[in-house]
Amino acid sequence: MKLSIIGSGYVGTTIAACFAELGHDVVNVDIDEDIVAALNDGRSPIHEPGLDELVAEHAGDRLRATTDYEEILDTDATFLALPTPATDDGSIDLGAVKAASTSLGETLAAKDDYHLVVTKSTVVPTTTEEVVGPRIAAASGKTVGEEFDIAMNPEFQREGTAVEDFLAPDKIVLGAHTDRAYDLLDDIFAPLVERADEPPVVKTGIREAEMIKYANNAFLAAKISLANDLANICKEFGVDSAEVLDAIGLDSRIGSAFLGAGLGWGGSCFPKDTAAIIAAARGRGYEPRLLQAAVDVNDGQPERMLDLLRERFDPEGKRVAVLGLSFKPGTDDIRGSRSIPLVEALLDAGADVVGYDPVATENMRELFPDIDYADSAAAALVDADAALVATDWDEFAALDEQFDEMREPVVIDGRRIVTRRDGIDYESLV
Ligand SMILES: NC(=O)C1=CN([C@@H]2O[C@H](COP(=O)(O)OP(=O)(O)OC[C@H]3O[C@@H](n4cnc5c(N)ncnc54)[C@H](O)[C@@H]3O)[C@@H](O)[C@H]2O)C=CC1
Ligand SMILES: O=C(O)[C@H]1O[C@H](OP(=O)(O)OP(=O)(O)OC[C@H]2O[C@@H](n3ccc(=O)[nH]c3=O)[C@H](O)[C@@H]2O)[C@H](O)[C@@H](O)[C@@H]1O
Repeated sequence: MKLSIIGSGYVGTTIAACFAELGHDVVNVDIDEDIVAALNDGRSPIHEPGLDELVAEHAGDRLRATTDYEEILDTDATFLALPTPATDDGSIDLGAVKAASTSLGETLAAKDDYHLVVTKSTVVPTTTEEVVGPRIAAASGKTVGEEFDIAMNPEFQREGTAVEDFLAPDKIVLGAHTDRAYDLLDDIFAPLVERADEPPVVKTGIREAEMIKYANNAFLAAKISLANDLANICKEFGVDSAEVLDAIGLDSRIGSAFLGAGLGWGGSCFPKDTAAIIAAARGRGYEPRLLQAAVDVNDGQPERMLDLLRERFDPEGKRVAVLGLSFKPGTDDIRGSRSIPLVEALLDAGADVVGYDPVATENMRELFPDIDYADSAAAALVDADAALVATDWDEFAALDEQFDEMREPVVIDGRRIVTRRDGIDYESLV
């Protein structure tokens, strides 16, 4: 089939390359010329394991990119993979979705036959029906459900395993209103369903599909926050939280995934998606207390870590190493990273901060240009008065004699990754 994808960031590039791998003919439309040039050169504009190989293999053949919306006319369906960031009050910013929907509508005005528009972006319930559809209709002069259909297909890929997650999904969710839209979606996803060994395909309404995405992320974020709440209680009683969480994870009704307690969740999606669905619920007059509590617990973890440091000394004038700057291991992405509130609070307290991350240093430097950055964890530890471990990079588990180079061997571990031993003043956050 011929597919167009508007937006070629983390999601748009991954799904474009994967759809090409599945045999579809794909064109990516993006307003960023560098991204378009990279894709047409056979290079992935983002770093994801396995993506460079797929882009290199299919670019110039079943995969191409353009800044020209006109190329959509030659395709059967368009996926919208546009950013949906949070505004200052946490609610969803639909600026890019609105602009692209209007551009798509203006383009589709010239199309003679049927077209399917699929929202891939994470959007609050009713957005596809009340924002995307009407904008395309107004700009194209066409009618939803007649000359074109709208649909919603949420994406569950994680950064760092995006290709693998897309090609071997736990489920595929297809939200639509018409048989024609479901039939086309079936054709698009048939090669994936076959390759992935028949994962469940959930056929549902459009706003249900939109909500499934938020419910999925909210549940995972809340699960981590509940693990953190329980782990904080464990700490008060001198109970080993890892043993408790490992044991409850053996209950098949609970499951062991996403019970990793520590400094909490960050990233480009859990923080913005929990904020967006909370704001949307409030907008309808419902107060989502449990979700708000999940956010509050998450916001409290960095402060608890700093308390453990303050119990030892006032950070003013002390050199503090922050080990791990990315929001999780395996990525250079620092969006929503839990290391950010740590660095901010340390700077506020007058500490001399040195950061280290295997890959995220340059991104962090843009946010905090004035702190020191070390080339290795070992270098960050030299003459430090304390080390705060913020990300669970494997290499931190191997640190040992490097701690002997610290002025004061105070190690506060936000991810339970460092091996405790005599000679280190070690304390785990949970
Ligand atoms: N990053 C992730 O791992 C996941 C993201 N999502 C959701 O997918 C959506 C997209 O997220 P990302 O790919 O991370 O965003 P991104 O910011 O990496 O990429 C968005 C792309 O859209 C382009 N763009 C913006 N306005 C445009 C317009 N008018 N016309 C054409 N292109 C335009 C930008 O240049 C950029 O390349 C969001 O709603 C996000 O919540 C869902 C699951 C996973
Ligand atoms: O909507 C999205 O963008 C994506 O958000 C998350 O994916 P991602 O943000 O890439 O990363 P995760 O692996 O889920 O980790 C998120 C955060 O939770 C933290 N985490 C994760 C697991 C855990 O047990 N404990 C924990 O603190 C990680 O350190 C990280 O800061 C979801 O897992 C994806 O399914 C979803 O598609």
